[in-house]
This record gives sequence, C-alpha cells and structure tokens, in this order.
Amino acid sequence: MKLSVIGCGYLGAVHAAAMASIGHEVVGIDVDERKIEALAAGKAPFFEPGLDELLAEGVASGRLRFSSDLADAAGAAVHFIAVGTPQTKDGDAADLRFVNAAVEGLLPHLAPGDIVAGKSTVPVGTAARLAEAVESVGAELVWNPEFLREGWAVEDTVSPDRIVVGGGARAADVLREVYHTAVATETPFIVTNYATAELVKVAANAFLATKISFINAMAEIAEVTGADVTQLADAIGHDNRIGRRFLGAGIGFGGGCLPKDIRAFSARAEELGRGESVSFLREVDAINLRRRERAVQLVVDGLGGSVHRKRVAVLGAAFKPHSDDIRDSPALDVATRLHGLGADVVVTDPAALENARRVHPQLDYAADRDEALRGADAVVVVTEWDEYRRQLSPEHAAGLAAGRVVVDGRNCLDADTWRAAGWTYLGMGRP
Ligand SMILES: NC(=O)c1ccc[n+]([C@@H]2O[C@H](COP(=O)([O-])OP(=O)(O)OC[C@H]3O[C@@H](n4cnc5c(N)ncnc54)[C@H](O)[C@@H]3O)[C@@H](O)[C@H]2O)c1
Ligand SMILES: O=c1ccn([C@@H]2O[C@H](COP(=O)(O)OP(=O)(O)O[C@H]3O[C@H](CO)[C@@H](O)[C@H](O)[C@H]3O)[C@@H](O)[C@H]2O)c(=O)[nH]1
Repeated sequence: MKLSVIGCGYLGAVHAAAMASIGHEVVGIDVDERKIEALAAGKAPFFEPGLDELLAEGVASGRLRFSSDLADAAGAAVHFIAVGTPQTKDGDAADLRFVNAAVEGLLPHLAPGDIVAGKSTVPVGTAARLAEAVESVGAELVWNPEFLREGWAVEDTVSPDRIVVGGGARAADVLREVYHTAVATETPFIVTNYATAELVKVAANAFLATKISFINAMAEIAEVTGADVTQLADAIGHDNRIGRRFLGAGIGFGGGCLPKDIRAFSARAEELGRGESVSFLREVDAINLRRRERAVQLVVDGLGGSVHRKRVAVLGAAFKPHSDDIRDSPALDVATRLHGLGADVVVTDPAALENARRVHPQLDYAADRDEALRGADAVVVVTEWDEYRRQLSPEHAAGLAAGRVVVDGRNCLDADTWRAAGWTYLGMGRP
C-alpha cells in the first residue's frame, strides 16, 4: 500500500522505515531539510538500535523515500501524522501547532477516500476537532496512537503489544491491511472511538509514570526506615497482579514522553473541569522531581557536606540507556544541579555526549568512562548503560578515581561488591 508519514522525528522515522520493511511504499515528509537529507541517505539523525539498517534497506529497495514537500504525500492511501506535541513554553498543556499545521497543510493533497491516521500523542478531543476539516475534502480521520519505547522502537513497531484505532469501521479495516504482519500474529487490534483511542495513550503513560513514582515514594519511606526498596520491589513484583517491570527506583523518569504527557493530561483534565480526577498526577510529577534532588543530596553528603571544587564523574547523560535522547533527562538534571553547587562535573555517555554538549555547554565532558573517572572525588551513575552497570568493577574504578564515593542513581550496582572494595556506596532507597 502507498503510505505517507508526516513528521520524521523519532516516531515518524521509525514508523516510515518499519512500514517499508513490511512491504509498503512509503514517503516520509518533514519540514526539517537536514533530517530529510540524512534519512534519504539511509542514516537516522538519532541513535536507535537497528534503525540505520532498516532505513538503508528501505531506501535501497526503492520502497522508502523522503521529502520536504507535503505535495509528495499525494497518492498515498493512508497519511500518518507523526509530528511533535511538546509541552507549551508557558504551561503544561500540549502544543498542538505542529499537528494543526500538518493536517491543514495536507488537506490540498488529499483525495476522497484517503485516510489520515494521527499517531502523535494528543489531548483528548483533538481528533474530533480535526475530523471536520479532514472530512471536508472527502477523507477520513482515525487516531492510531503509538506505544513504542525508544531503544526498542523497531521491534515495538513491527511487533506491538496492541494496536488501537479510534474511528470508523472502514478506516479500521484499511489499518488492518497496513499492519498486516501484526494482524497475522493475532496482535490485539482494538477499534474504538476517538476519545478512547486518545485516552488509551495518555492513560498508559500516566500508569507507567505512576508505577515509577509509586516505587520512588516507597524509596523515600525506605530511606527513613532502613528498608531496601529493591528487595521491596522484588517482593511485591512477584505478585502477578503487580509485576516487577517499571518498579525500578532511582532518579526517576524523563524523556520526550512521560513527563510532558502526564502534565498535558493534567492540563486537559483541568480544562474539562475534571482536574481532581487526575490530581494524583501532579504528585507523581513532584515525587519524580524530588528524586533528582535526593541524588544530588547524596553526592553532597558523600563528599562531607559540600561539592564545591570537587570533581564529580557523572556516568550517563541520556534519559535512559540505548538512547541518545536527552529530552528532560534526569541524568543531565542531576549534572547541572551539581554544577550549580560549584562541583567540577565531568559527564560521559556512550551515545548522548554530542546532544548533551550542544544543550549544556557549561558542563565538562569526557569522551569515555575511564577519562571521566580519572581523578574523580565522587562517581554518580545516572543512566544504567551496561558499561557502568555490568562492565565497571569497583577495583577498576578505584584505580582511576581519587575518592571512594559512589552514588547509584539507578540502583544498578551491587552494593556489597562496591562496599567490599572499600567504596562508600549510596543508593536510592537502599540502606
Ligand atoms: N519518541 C517516542 O518514543 C514516541 C513514542 C510514542 C509517541 N510519541 C509521540 O509522537 C509524536 C512525535 O514525537 P517525536 O519524539 O517523534 O518528536 P520529534 O520532535 O522527534 O519529531 C517531530 C518531527 O515533526 C516535524 N514537524 C513539525 N511540524 C511539521 C510539519 N508541519 N510537517 C512536517 N513535519 C513537521 C519536526 O521537524 C520533527 O522532525 C509526539 O506526539 C510524541 O508524544 C513519541
Ligand atoms: O522502572 C523504571 C522504568 C523506567 N524508568 C525511567 O522512565 C523513563 C521512561 O522509560 P521508558 O518508558 O522505557 O521510555 P520511553 O521511550 O520514554 O517510552 C515511554 O514513552 C513512549 C512515548 O509516549 C511510549 O510510547 C512508551 O510506551 C513509554 O514506555 C526513563 O527515564 C527511565 O529511566 C524508571 O525510572 N524506572
């Protein structure tokens, strides 16, 4: 089938490449010409395992092309909207300018019977508002939210846990054809109305964020009682009704989705006069931000009350491993707070260094882990990359660092091993 994908950022680039890989003829369109140039050369403008190969394959096969001209969307049967919906500059609501502009710009290029499929995460009520314009040219709108995780984006797109389509039965059948490989493996395919489809997306992210903040709240209690939150998470996680995933206590969630999506959800609920129904999300956000402060406090405490002029090796910059994304990264928040307290911060990350350097030029950077560790008075692990979590021994670190203080912002190190090697180990909610 012929498809267009409007917006080739993170979500759109992955979606376009994945759709070409399952046999569709895809044109990806973005206003950012540099992005389009890179993608057309088979190169992702960000780090995502497996994506470069998929892009190169798609481009070489002739099934995948990229353009900065919306007119090139003409002729596609389904047009996916994958533009950004960032937090507005002066509030919590989602900024819908890009979605509005993409849909409006697309209208002259639509033919009767075309389907416009919204993939961007939007406040409930957006699809109903946009439908009128789409229908005015004889096309049909569906909302088809995306649940992929960065770092596993290709796998999540080709084999999703579920597909949700809000809209009419005919359009849903066309989307069944689009996602034929998932449909063939009996992936749950949920057809519903616009509001439900939009809400499924934000509810899923709100639930995940709540689960993380729940365990981080338990970490706060563990800190004043001598309990160990990782053992607590294991123990409650054995209950199948609870499950162990997303019970990783530490410096909390960041990235381009969870933080902005729970804020936009709160803002939308308030607009609808139902702010109190999701008022707990404000607490989820507050708990999450407190954990970053806690990590900073642990470094200060570990260094005897002040970080001023102390060299602190910050291991990690990305908001999570297997990504170079630094949007709302808790790792960089901890680094900039330490810098603000007068520490000589040296940040390293296997993938996100360039992005971090561009956005936070005031920090110092080390090209690799060992360079960051050299001469450090304290070490803080803020992104649980394998090269810090699994491949760094306390003996090796001791051979490079000046001090023996390690703050484990992701509870990813073995406390006993580090303590046995002479380190002061400080975890998040662990004695
Ligand atoms: N990143 C993820 O893992 C993920 C997962 C699921 C859902 N989402 C949602 O998908 C949407 C996109 O997220 P993202 O992370 O890809 O954002 P992004 O900022 O990486 O990409 C957005 C892209 O849209 C382009 N764009 C903006 N206006 C345009 C227009 N009028 N025409 C064409 N292109 C335009 C931008 O140039 C940019 O490349 C958001 O709503 C987000 O919440 C993201
Ligand atoms: O136990 C955990 C699990 C995650 N995190 C943090 O939570 C954040 C988000 O992680 P994750 O959800 O894996 O990353 P995203 O790629 O942002 O994916 C989320 O946001 C996407 C965009 O909406 C959705 O599509 C995905 O389903 C949803 O998981 C990261 O900072 C993680 O470090 C924790 O602190 N503890």
